[in-house]
Amino acid sequence: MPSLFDPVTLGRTTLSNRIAMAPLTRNRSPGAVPNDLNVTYYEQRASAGLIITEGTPITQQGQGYAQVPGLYLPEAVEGWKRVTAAVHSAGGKIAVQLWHVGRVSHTTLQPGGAAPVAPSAIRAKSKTYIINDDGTGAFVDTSEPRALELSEIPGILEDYRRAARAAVEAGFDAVEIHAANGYLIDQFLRADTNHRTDDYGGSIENRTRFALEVVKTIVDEIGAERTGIRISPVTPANDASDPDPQPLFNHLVEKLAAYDLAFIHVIEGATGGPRDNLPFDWAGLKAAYRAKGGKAVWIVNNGYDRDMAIEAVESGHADMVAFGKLFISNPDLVRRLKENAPLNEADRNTFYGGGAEGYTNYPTLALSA
Ligand SMILES: C=C(C(=O)O)c1ccccc1
Repeated sequence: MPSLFDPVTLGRTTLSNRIAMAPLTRNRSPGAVPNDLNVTYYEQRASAGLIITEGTPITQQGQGYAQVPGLYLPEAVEGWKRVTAAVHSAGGKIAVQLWHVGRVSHTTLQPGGAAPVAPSAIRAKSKTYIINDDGTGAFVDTSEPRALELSEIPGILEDYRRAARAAVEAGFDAVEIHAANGYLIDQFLRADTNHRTDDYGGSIENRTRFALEVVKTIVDEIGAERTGIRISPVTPANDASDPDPQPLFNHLVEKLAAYDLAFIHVIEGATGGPRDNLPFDWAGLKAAYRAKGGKAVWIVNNGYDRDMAIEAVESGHADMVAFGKLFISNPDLVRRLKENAPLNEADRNTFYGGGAEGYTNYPTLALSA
């Protein structure tokens, strides 16, 4: 069986190891445009087998947090070109996470101060990050959303298509469709957030329709070999919940098997929290996908340490393991895991917003070590 430190083929790309950098929102791109500090941050972490960028809104409507980089402005595409060029020059591979937050937003972030959109007009018991007039950042309650009209869905699919095309133009090796953590696609998937009575609501078939239409739109535009998806079957993040997630997500991955995707990225348990918050058959989910012919690289995430990650790959539970917080404080995480070297602790006070402090100033191991 392969080791965590072996190469792996993802789509048409060969990754140097099976360690992924998980998407991490850092709120350090004012105006939604990637900047020099972002270039340095990602370049420092290029030894990851695959970097998956922070959530990157496909439109302003899809933005739910202040100062996150988007893929909907020409200057943002130019900024991302500098990021991908730096990561590639350092020998890395990088995918961008295409994100629409749906109801997890605030009117001050929405075009024209409008209400955020969602499958149904059900407010998330959650918070989002805005910048006050005095420049200070603050987590505030999300705004009341409005339900999307059926006629608006083709337009959002077009937004995903355009963003995927822009990602290829910006030099990304792949895109990750953000279908996790209670954001728009996840809101459609779950019965507790999707009360629609049209073809996008009710049955599991209908509630997975939007996710599969996003996948098909992006695969048709840039190819399955450059397309992945992230799901989080039992997370409570952003007030996500469903009475029976196992059949819902087994059905979703069985349908995904037809698309020959590059990767499927699974958050096991509560995002950033307990891995056993709800009962779920993770091996059963992967088996359901493989049984339908699905060949995508299977990436697992959430609370993995070095021993767990080594075991997950060697046992065949996963093909890759994604690390989030550990990549914040250890730009050279791959080397540290390979050498079983000490790990820097992350400073939670600098996770969101700010500048170089807690972003690009974490130390790497001395070369001679
Ligand atoms: C994109 C995020 C996610 O997937 O949960 C996110 C957003 C804000 C803070 C932390 C994480």
